[in-house]
Amino acid sequence: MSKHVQCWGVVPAAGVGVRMLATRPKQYLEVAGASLLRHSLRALLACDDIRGIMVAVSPDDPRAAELAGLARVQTTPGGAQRADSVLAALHALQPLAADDDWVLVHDAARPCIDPADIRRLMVQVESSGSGALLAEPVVDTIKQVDSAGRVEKTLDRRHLWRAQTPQMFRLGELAGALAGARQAGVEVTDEASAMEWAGYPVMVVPGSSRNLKVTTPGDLEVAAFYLGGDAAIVAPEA
Ligand SMILES: Nc1ccn([C@@H]2O[C@H](COP(=O)(O)OP(=O)(O)OP(=O)(O)O)[C@@H](O)[C@H]2O)c(=O)n1
Ligand SMILES: C[C@](O)(CO)[C@H](O)COP(=O)(O)O
Repeated sequence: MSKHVQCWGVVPAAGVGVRMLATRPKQYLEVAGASLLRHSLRALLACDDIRGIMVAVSPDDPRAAELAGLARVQTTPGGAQRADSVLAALHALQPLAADDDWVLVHDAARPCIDPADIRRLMVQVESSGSGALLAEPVVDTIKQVDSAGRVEKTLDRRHLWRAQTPQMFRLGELAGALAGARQAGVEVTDEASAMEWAGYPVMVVPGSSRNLKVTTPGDLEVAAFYLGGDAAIVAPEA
C-alpha cells in the first residue's frame, strides 16, 4: 500500500449460525486449537499492511471477550443482517480512518484464508485502483430452475464465479453504497453487491477453494482438514 492511503480490516462476526445447528455461534466453535474467528483474524493480522481490524460482534455475547487485548483489534456491536454488521464496523472505523482508505471485509466464518491470497488481492487492488473480491470460477454445470423444479436453462459457467471474502473497497464508497442499498430496501449478501448496485466497477481476483465459508456441520470437518487439527464437538452448555 502507498504511504498515505491506509488499509483496514473489517470482520463481521455477529451472526447466529443457524445453519450450523451448534450450541454457540459458529465463529466461536474451535477447530485446530482456536475459534474460527481467531483463525480468520490471525490471517488478517499476518498482513503487516493492515493497520487495524474492527470486528462486529453480537453485543449480547460474552464470548467476544476472547478478543480483549489483541493488538490492532477492536470490537463494535453488529446488526441484524451481515450488511448491518459491516456498516456498523465501517462507522466505527470512520473516526480512525480516511474515506479514501481501503477496507478489507472478511467473514469470521472463513477461517482457512491464506494470507498470501489476501496479499494478492491487495496488490491487484492497488495496481488497478478498482475494488475487488476473491472469487472462484464455477466448475459445475449450473441449472436455472423454476419454483416447480423444472429446469429453465443452463447458465454459461464461463461467466460465473463464486464470491468469497476478503472483499476490498474504499471505506467512504463502501459505507455510502451499503447505506444507500439499505435505504432503498435492496438486500445485499456481500459488499460487492452493494458496490455493483451503486454503480462502481468491481473486479474478481481468483481465490482458492480452501477459503470455504463454514456454514453447515460438514464444513467444520473440511476446515479442520485444511487447518490441520480436529473440530471440537460442542456439548450443550449448562
Ligand atoms: N447479523 C449478522 C449476520 C452474519 N454476520 C457474519 O457474517 C459472516 C457470514 O455470514 P453467515 O455465514 O451467513 O453467518 P450466520 O448469519 O451466522 O449464519 P446463518 O445464516 O446460518 O445463521 C459470519 O462471519 C457471520 O458471523 C454478522 O456479522 N452479522
Ligand atoms: C460474503 C459471502 O461470504 C460471499 O460468499 C456470503 O455472501 C455470506 O453470506 P450468506 O449469509 O452465506 O449468504
